[in-house]
Amino acid sequence: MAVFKMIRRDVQLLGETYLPKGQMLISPKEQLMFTGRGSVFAQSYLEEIYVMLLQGKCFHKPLSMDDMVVSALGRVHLRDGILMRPIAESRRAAIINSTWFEAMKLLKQMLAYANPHNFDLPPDFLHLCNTMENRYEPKGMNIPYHASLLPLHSRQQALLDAFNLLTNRMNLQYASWISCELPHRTEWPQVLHGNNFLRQWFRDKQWLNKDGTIKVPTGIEFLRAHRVLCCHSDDFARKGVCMYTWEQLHLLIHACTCELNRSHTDICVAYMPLRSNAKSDLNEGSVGYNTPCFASRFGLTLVFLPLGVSAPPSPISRLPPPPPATAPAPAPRRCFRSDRFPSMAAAEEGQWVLMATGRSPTNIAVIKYWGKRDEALILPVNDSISVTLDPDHLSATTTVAVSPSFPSDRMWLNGKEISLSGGRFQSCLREIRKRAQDVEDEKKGIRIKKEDWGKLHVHIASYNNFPTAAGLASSAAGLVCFVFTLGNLMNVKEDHGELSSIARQGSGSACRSIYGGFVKWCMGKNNDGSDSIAVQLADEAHWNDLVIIIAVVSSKQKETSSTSGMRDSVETSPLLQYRAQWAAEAETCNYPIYKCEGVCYKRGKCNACCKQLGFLGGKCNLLRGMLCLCCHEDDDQPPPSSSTHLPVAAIDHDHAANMP
Ligand SMILES: Nc1ncnc2c1ncn2[C@@H]1O[C@H](COP(=O)(O)OP(=O)(O)OP(=O)(O)O)[C@@H](O)[C@H]1O
Ligand SMILES: C[C@@](O)(CCOP(=O)(O)OP(=O)(O)O)CC(=O)O
Repeated sequence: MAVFKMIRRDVQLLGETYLPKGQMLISPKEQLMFTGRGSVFAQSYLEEIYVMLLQGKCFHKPLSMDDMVVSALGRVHLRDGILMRPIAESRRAAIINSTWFEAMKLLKQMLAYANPHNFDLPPDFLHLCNTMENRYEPKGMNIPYHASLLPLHSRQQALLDAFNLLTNRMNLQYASWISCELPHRTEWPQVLHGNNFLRQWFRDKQWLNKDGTIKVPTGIEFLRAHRVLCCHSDDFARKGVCMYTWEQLHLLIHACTCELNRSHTDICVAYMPLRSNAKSDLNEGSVGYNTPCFASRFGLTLVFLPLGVSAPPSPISRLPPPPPATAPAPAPRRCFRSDRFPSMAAAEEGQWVLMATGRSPTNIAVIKYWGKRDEALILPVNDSISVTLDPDHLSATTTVAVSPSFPSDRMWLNGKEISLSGGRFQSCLREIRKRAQDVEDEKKGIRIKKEDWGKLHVHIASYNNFPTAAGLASSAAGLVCFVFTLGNLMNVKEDHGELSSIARQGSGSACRSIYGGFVKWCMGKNNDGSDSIAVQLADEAHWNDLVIIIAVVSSKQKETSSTSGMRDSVETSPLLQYRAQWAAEAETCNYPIYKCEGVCYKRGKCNACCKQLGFLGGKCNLLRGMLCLCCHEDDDQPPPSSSTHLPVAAIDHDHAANMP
């Protein structure tokens, strides 16, 4: 059982994470395997890991691709025995390939190793292999990208099939596939940005030069001291410094924020050996195909690109404006953080991508919303009140990207593509698009007229840092983040009330996550739902010593979703109307969270807990066979529930998880 201790807090900027003293950089059970072009730097990357792992003892043997393949298969021990053992024992492998060409070669080799006598490759994969067998990757050309021997999805599928075959044969339990096919076009944005954070980080380290270039010192001692994991860089090796323009760093930033919480190191510096004039590499994301892997292992991944391969070095005038000397105080009552910046390729006609990233916490209701009077608009049968949780612990982080090159709207949730065709997502998209405004950035060459938004498509990637669909209100965090971030990208000017009513159409409880602190969702009376919005009752500072503990007893997807559970209740429960009525009565006390006069069953008998939160939970729990426990503590009659006196949020969660 994992227990998250949470303090309730409004959204903050994503900050640095720290490696607790003595903590290992990477668990020996989580080795990565690198191949192909990536192996150039993967070698030094692995070396660095081992340097760290072995506490200073260098790993001398250079690893060839074959070494790594073999060791992943667990057949051959490396002389040093370092690499192979953990991989074989843990039966983990991650294939991170740099090109289709390399991916195919690698998979073929691995399959041959795995089962030399029964080399039954999936037909599409075989076709791919045969066609490309005698080709090599000419220098300076994007052959793998243009070698459309099979349509994109078939190539992807072919490799995936081969990979699945391999992992089945090897009985790999935690194999992961990280696709290499221009993920930047098809899977953008899988990694997130946080340029302000990053710039501040460089500034703090005094690595940001006045002219916008970055100067990073090197040396293993230095790297250790700063918990920087340096993969490889010719410049690092030769000159001891890296000089890069700020604009180039924008590319690096894509990788940086979403996994900060899982981070074991401050920063991972990878060097991408770009081919000269491989312009599309840069624009389309050479960064992309390796950074997600790094990002998933390390909180912050920087990929340093050689100067001059991309757009010309930035003149000062094109640098982003310097951040204010002191970070601005977070706007009160908001639950989001968001950045917006155009892609590096923006200047090129039709090649731009504009992105926005937001983060939003979830909320736990103390008076729950249960039952709808309108299923399509998501209008509830009762008011509800919730506490917004700390986004560091339970939140969704969502990046929305728009580009003329996107042929359709697409979305990825926790790395897997999900359909956007559902009515709820469509309602949110429609409502936000309707309110979209002009977006213009002359410097970057992006001009979007509000009427154009209807023709542009978006790619959305979202990650939850807690179990999804497991009763912890992922839909609340996810949908409000979706709406907010999309609104930010499309320059929607609506206030939080209006945004909450759009988020409500994605998932009811989502509307409350737009504010921090204690939030009420007013059920409203209007048929069009215009008055069914969230309002903040008290901000996060209101009750400083409140700590909410959520015990995650299961992170499995619930069998009955809240949506269908409450639908069943509406259709079958004769008690639901009474519950709604009680909730309405409770409202008459105007919900001072710290008072319960007027609605408590045993007025005057309440203890502190009851006075503050217990009553709300008690009231709410009534229909679940539980009375306000505080009120009944001294009563002659025991409460009609055998529940233990758990913190209310825990009771609620428990209930939410077991909701009929
Ligand atoms: N980050 C996200 N971005 C967009 N949609 C999300 C996100 N996270 C979850 N969702 C949507 O919400 C659904 C899960 O909602 P569901 O109501 O079943 O569970 P929950 O919200 O985690 O639990 P509960 O409502 O009981 O507290 C997912 O299937 C997905 O459609
Ligand atoms: C028990 C709850 O958490 C139910 C939340 O249900 P959802 O908001 O997920 O349901 P839909 O509106 O159908 O998406 C109570 C609450 O948060 O108020």
